[in-house]
Amino acid sequence: MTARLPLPASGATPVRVMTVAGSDSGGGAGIQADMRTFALLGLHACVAVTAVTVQNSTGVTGIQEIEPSVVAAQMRSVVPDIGVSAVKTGMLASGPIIDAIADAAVDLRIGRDADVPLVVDPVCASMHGDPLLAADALGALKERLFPLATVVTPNLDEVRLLTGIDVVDADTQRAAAVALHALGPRWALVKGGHLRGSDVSPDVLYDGTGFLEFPSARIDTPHDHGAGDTLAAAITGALGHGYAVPDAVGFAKQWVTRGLAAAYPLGAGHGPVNPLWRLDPEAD
Ligand SMILES: Nc1ncnc2c1ncn2[C@@H]1O[C@H](COP(=O)(O)OP(=O)(O)O)[C@@H](O)[C@H]1O
Ligand SMILES: Cc1ncc(COP(=O)(O)OP(=O)(O)O)c(N)n1
Repeated sequence: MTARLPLPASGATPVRVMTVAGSDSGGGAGIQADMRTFALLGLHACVAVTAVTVQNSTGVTGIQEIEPSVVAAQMRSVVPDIGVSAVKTGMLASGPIIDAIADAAVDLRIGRDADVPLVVDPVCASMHGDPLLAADALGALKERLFPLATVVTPNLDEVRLLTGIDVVDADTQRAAAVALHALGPRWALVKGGHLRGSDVSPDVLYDGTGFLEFPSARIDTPHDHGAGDTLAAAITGALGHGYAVPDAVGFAKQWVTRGLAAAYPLGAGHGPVNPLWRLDPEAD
């Protein structure tokens, strides 16, 4: 499978998708990571901002949440007008914001049993451990958003918070996928990026019947900021093009692996995954 999606003809309206997420002032994660991936895949991306973070390559030092009604209003403005064929959520900051997004998603027919697939990346903290979701919002995430999700994409820290399972190997990764699936999403993807002792980075996808494994060689880089966002955005883009979930995950896995191989240093901390590799005329 190639790491490309079909491009629109010049002047033709591209496939449209939407990200509901926080802004990363450093440009490596959040909305900025989503927009980079969406643009380089040839998609038109709409945005509902949930929070503005004060963030650089060393961590997050401030968060300004957006009023929940304004988050939902961005969705309610864009979807009926522009039309989107897939939606992704990232940093959601608080329970009231999650409630507003879930209400809007139901009204706008976004979700696993509706018209528009929904990718829920349950962002809880930055890679430096700075909280990006209020501790009392986990319940809303599980009870309001997970049952609407086409696919959820937690990392292993998020898996621990959501299920209590400490993933250390293939068996516990599968057990976590089962526990996550029981929370209501159509598919659960347990990402293995944090299994740092392994020479592969295995992701496991589960739909209640069988497991699909997405291994990839582990890239030796400290510059992995925004990897989760980039993966989830690429899944969303592929779903927007009508891919089935397993094919969308396979596509996105290739996309993020190429981005990790091309990652660059930035600032004093961790640099970002780099979707700009797609601009290399030599790239296949
Ligand atoms: N060093 C790495 N080499 C190859 N793939 C990686 C590496 N780190 C993360 N990934 C992949 O990037 C994606 C994001 O993973 P992860 O780091 O677990 O999420 P997050 O960025 O949300 O913490 C997953 O597909 C994971 O397997
Ligand atoms: C605004 C914002 N959203 C999400 C994240 C976390 O992004 P993620 O892709 O999970 O990457 P890392 O934090 O693991 O690099 C963020 N930091 N900021």
